[in-house]
Amino acid sequence: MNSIKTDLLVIGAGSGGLSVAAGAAQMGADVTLLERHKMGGDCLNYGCVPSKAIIKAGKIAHEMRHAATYGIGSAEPEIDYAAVKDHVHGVIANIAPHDSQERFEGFGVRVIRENGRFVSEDTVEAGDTRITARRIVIATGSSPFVPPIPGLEEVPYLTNESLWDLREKPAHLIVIGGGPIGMEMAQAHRRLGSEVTVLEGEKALGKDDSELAAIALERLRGEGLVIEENTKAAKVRGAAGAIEVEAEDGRVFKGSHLLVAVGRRANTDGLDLETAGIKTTRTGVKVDDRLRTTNKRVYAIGDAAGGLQFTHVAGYHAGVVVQSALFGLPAKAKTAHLPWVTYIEPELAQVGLTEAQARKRHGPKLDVVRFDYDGNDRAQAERLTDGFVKVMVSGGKPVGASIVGHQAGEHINFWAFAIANGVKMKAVTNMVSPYPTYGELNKRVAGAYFSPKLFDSSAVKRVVRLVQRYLP
Ligand SMILES: Cc1cc2nc3c(=O)[nH]c(=O)nc-3n(C[C@H](O)[C@H](O)[C@H](O)COP(=O)(O)OP(=O)(O)OC[C@H]3O[C@@H](n4cnc5c(N)ncnc54)[C@H](O)[C@@H]3O)c2cc1C
Ligand SMILES: NC(=O)c1ccc[n+]([C@@H]2O[C@H](COP(=O)([O-])OP(=O)(O)OC[C@H]3O[C@@H](n4cnc5c(N)ncnc54)[C@H](O)[C@@H]3O)[C@@H](O)[C@H]2O)c1
Repeated sequence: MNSIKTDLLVIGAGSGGLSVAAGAAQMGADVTLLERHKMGGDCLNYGCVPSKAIIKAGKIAHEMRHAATYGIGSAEPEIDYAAVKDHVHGVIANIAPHDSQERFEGFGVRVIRENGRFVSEDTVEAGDTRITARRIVIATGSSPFVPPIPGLEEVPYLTNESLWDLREKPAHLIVIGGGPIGMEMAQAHRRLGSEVTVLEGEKALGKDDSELAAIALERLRGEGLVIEENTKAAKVRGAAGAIEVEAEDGRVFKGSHLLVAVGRRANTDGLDLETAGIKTTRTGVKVDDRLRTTNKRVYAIGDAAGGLQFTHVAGYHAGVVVQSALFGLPAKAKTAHLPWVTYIEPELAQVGLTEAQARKRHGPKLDVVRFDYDGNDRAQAERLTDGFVKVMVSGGKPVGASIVGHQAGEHINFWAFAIANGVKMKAVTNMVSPYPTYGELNKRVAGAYFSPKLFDSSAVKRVVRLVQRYLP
């Protein structure tokens, strides 16, 4: 067994672990990185990247079907599902060098392609190497949660890991779970020509503002998706090509393929965390607001920490941990400025508080201002007028923003910046937006905040009348 000593040991080379390793090594620390499977983790290989690539293919098919809206002959697209998957794997291959072992070794990181497990409070074993580290970061991510539904293990089912290897187009895809994974994959497959039935135990898109979710669900149903809410999958039976899912209420749904998308399980099994005095919770490794575990030498970040499970959150956590582990700064991980986007069409985007959360937190001090896409000339020109921007304002500052509509995910960046920096609504009105852009929506919503104060104020009217009387 080899023994090495290192300043920082990172377990897991996904979005979080790679960011820690790159940052720390480039700032002069001796860094060791363990990865037991693929460099790049879930996001690159099984998550964000392949899902956004297949969504794009579905979007092209959808646009072909609806081109007549713009005076161009619509056409039923000929869909080669296997070729779509080639496109998906091509995109992964294009991004892979960015996360590769070679690139990280170029930064000076020692990369070991082995599973890591704790053997003491400061030592981890990986293959035939024992690594003792001043600080350790658990960045082991998460895996699809497979619920104990009777019969599920006896039928072939897909998860976000196996879906990308499927080469034949599902004739009828049943999706269990109406969260972001389920809904993104459901719409993409519907647009690629599959029948799709989503079975959701509670509310589909339930983590999003319900007003936004309602608009999106109406659009999805309009595209022919069957979305059954309050429908908990209770039994599964059948065989390849003929799967049946029985709901708790006894209804039976039939399809050719089954995708299970009911949430994630943090990858903590096999790490021997108890050996190192590290406790877990129901959702992941237990951390404090500095992302320290119950062993103060060890941090946990990203999906493994069991909070918001997004690539940009893992990246943000990485920055917090680098400040703490390298410079000893008491950096804290905050959540109020973290955005998320669900990439269905129309997109749903959120940063900060939802309207319901803001009403609870800020009470009568809260103003909710909104502006609809159909008041935006660019949206009119492109006939993409479904949706709205809604901003929750307290004390003159945005405390939350919710957007549903075309490229909502792009537009939420603006509010993510504003909230992260405590920017006032007044500052938003100072901005001049180029015409005609969707970005004007953000300026107009700030205008909607000030308009009543300006146009419905008798004091303003009195001042204007007075000035007009004496103005030469
Ligand atoms: C279908 C899907 C779509 C998604 N889309 C988006 C999106 O559009 N935007 C977004 O922000 N997020 C998205 N996510 C979430 C995003 O993928 C995760 O939040 C992100 O990958 C978490 O990064 P991480 O570094 O915590 O973990 P991961 O990326 O999962 O990396 C963890 C790594 O650790 C390795 N590992 C685990 N245990 C060990 C061990 N003991 N020893 C060595 N190595 C180990 C794993 O092999 C893995 O490579 C999506 C997820 C899914 C499933
Ligand atoms: N666009 C993005 O950023 C993006 C996309 C995909 C995934 N993700 C990340 O991955 C995480 C996991 O996504 P997810 O969609 O798997 O999980 P989720 O927890 O968000 O949604 C799972 C859904 O499954 C339902 N469910 C659970 N058991 C069920 C049953 N037996 N029958 C029917 N419905 C059942 C739940 O009520 C829930 O609505 C997300 O929370 C997010 O953090 C992000």
